[in-house]
Amino acid sequence: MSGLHVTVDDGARDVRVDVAVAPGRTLAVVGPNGAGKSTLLSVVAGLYVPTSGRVVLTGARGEGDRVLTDTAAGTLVPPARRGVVLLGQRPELFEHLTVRANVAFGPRAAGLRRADARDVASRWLDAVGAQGLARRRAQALSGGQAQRVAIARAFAAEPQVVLLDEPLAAVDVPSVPHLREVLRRALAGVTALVVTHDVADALALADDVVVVDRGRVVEHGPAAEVLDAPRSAFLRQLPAATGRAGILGSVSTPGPDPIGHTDPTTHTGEREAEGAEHARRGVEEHAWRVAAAVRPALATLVAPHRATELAVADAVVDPRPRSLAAAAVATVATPGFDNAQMDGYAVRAADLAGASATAPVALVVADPIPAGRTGAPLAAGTAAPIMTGAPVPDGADAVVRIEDALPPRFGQDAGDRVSFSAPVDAGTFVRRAGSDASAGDVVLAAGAPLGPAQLGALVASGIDRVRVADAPRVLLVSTGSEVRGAGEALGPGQVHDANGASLAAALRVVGADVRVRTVADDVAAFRSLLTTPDDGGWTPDLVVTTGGVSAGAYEVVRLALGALADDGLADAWFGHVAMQPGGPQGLATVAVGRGEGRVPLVAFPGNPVSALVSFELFLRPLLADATGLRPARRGRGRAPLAEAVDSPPAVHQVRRGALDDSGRVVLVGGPGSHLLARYAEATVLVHVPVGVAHLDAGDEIEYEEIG
Ligand SMILES: Nc1nc2c(c(=O)[nH]1)N[C@H]1C(S)=C(S)[C@@H](COP(=O)(O)OP(=O)(O)OC[C@H]3O[C@@H](n4cnc5c(N)ncnc54)[C@H](O)[C@@H]3O)O[C@H]1N2
Ligand code: MOO
Repeated sequence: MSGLHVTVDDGARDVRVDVAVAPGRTLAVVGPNGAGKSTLLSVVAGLYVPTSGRVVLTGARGEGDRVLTDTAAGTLVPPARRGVVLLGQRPELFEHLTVRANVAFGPRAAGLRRADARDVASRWLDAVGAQGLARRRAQALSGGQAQRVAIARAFAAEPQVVLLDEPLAAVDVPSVPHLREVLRRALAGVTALVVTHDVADALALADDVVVVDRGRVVEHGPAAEVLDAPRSAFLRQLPAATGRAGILGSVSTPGPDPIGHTDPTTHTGEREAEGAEHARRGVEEHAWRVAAAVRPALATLVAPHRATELAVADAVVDPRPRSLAAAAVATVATPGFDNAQMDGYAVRAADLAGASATAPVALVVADPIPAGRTGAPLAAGTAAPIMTGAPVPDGADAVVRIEDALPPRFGQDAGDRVSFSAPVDAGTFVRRAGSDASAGDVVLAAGAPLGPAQLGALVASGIDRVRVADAPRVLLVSTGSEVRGAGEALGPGQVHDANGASLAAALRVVGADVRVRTVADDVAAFRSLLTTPDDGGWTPDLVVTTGGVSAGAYEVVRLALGALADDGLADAWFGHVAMQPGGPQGLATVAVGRGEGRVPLVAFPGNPVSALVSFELFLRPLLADATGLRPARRGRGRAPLAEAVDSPPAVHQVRRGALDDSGRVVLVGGPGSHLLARYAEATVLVHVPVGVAHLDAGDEIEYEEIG
């Protein structure tokens, strides 16, 4: 993997930029039209030679630099040999080839054998959700399908650098969120330059951002920082300039900190009535802000004072999601000795060198070797019956399967004869000592999840204790004076604490250490819950609340965080996210108990479906990454709808559904955010993106598995 360094000084187009991308990072180049972004890409791709400039692939780990363009030295490597692929707005596939052949083209050109190239193509088609299209001709694809295939083709070629030129600009609106996610995953660890006018793409895809305006770099830095505290005129006027506001809901002006508490809707709620509609935050933006607030807290779980030692045997008895805080090193080799891969005869290959069907070689049967025993050294001219897993005796160097011996069954006595009608290569059906891992090998790297295969590998390698990341401590607070504990008798207007149950369970499934509290609509009580040290020094890494965030008169979470913010003990944002259910949301960092520093607080709405859907969208992926839950992401797919669906186009609607016998998506229950019993029957969440008002039966829709 190379990095990239580009310098361009071009009089004709008045572009003067110097841009570097570190190996494995993605740099977004944003700026107004005509700013010089496309010139930059054309220069890197080798399609435009500037008056003066250099393009260098900077070597990683000891490889040298590779100069692609150097106007002073007269160097210009042709586009096809630069190790750079360009993914533009339009897919530009080979129309007459099948989808698979299109994607396999790059790997074939790089010298892979046909079968291997097909494997690579299949993997990438899977990754972009286009496996079903493999046999179609490219000319038969819709625009969105073709762009998906073009993404697979670009990455399958394993280029040194990927260039993306407005990769989502020409895609039909409903496909954008899915394709953006596909791109985001594909870009992990890849050196890439993304040119976009869309801040949502930059936020989702890039590690770093440069802003180019009138041919000059006017701003440069990590994406989160630049987009959060923009200095350039271009970024500051972004809400107006965001071409795709409809996808995310309007992207609010990035505030000066990750939680965005200077958004138009603040904890005071003052501007909400007048500005609620256009102040809606996009789902992706909120997800990103929650991640920015929560990830640093979760990162401490592997710190020396938090990581703990765990007996592997205990993890086997209680296999909850966990990840390693330190690498695990094998104390014994696996296998520990050369052993038979098949039931058969241990032989000396040299004894069978002359064997053939017409002239079989007969050997004397030696004593049998069952698994768990070491046989005597094998004498020349003899064959020892051996069972799968038994140590291959000294002197023997191959195993012949019992099916290939004459007679083809066990039961011969020692001293009888057994014949072989073919020679055998030394090493055949012998599993070599250490072929899985040698003593001293790292069996599992730091960060590895501790799932079934990993626990088995640890035991096999003689490792009985490991260092694991601590479980994230989550304080879950159900708010509402009407909320009663599970099983309690209900008075008029009261409800049972469904959120305390569903969210506590959801948090524990992902491996969190959860404490659940309920608190009435009482600001002082809520404050004291956060600020009074209790629970024997147990300080949460994360606080999750439900209820008390919308526009009512007793919004305890919003009011308490507002008061804490006024006292300098919190930063808080409350407002609307362009989703349904789960519109009203809050995000804060707050001083908790005796803990040093601030703890992230994620406030979900009280309606039970809203709270659980919000958890699925905003917290589950973050916690899964931290705890080692596998799979870390729910399975996603696209399938035709069994029925028509209507959705408010201004919001991303999340419906509950199930797949019917013919693989179509059936909706379960209506859109109402109190329909938890119906949610309980669902097996998928169904995503109706922003901008979609109606879909017909048969139209494709994205779903996400939940059960
Ligand atoms: N005038 C407006 N009213 C509402 C708006 C709005 O924008 N303007 N948004 C609506 C939406 S959408 C939602 S969602 C809710 C969110 O309200 P809160 O988060 O403040 O939640 P509460 O009012 O406390 O409760 C809502 C609902 O959920 C029930 N609930 C609360 N906690 C639990 C629990 N632990 N277990 C089970 N059920 C719970 C509660 O009894 C209410 O029925 O606001 C809308 N209103
Ligand atoms: O957005 Mo609320 O969560 O529908 O009921």
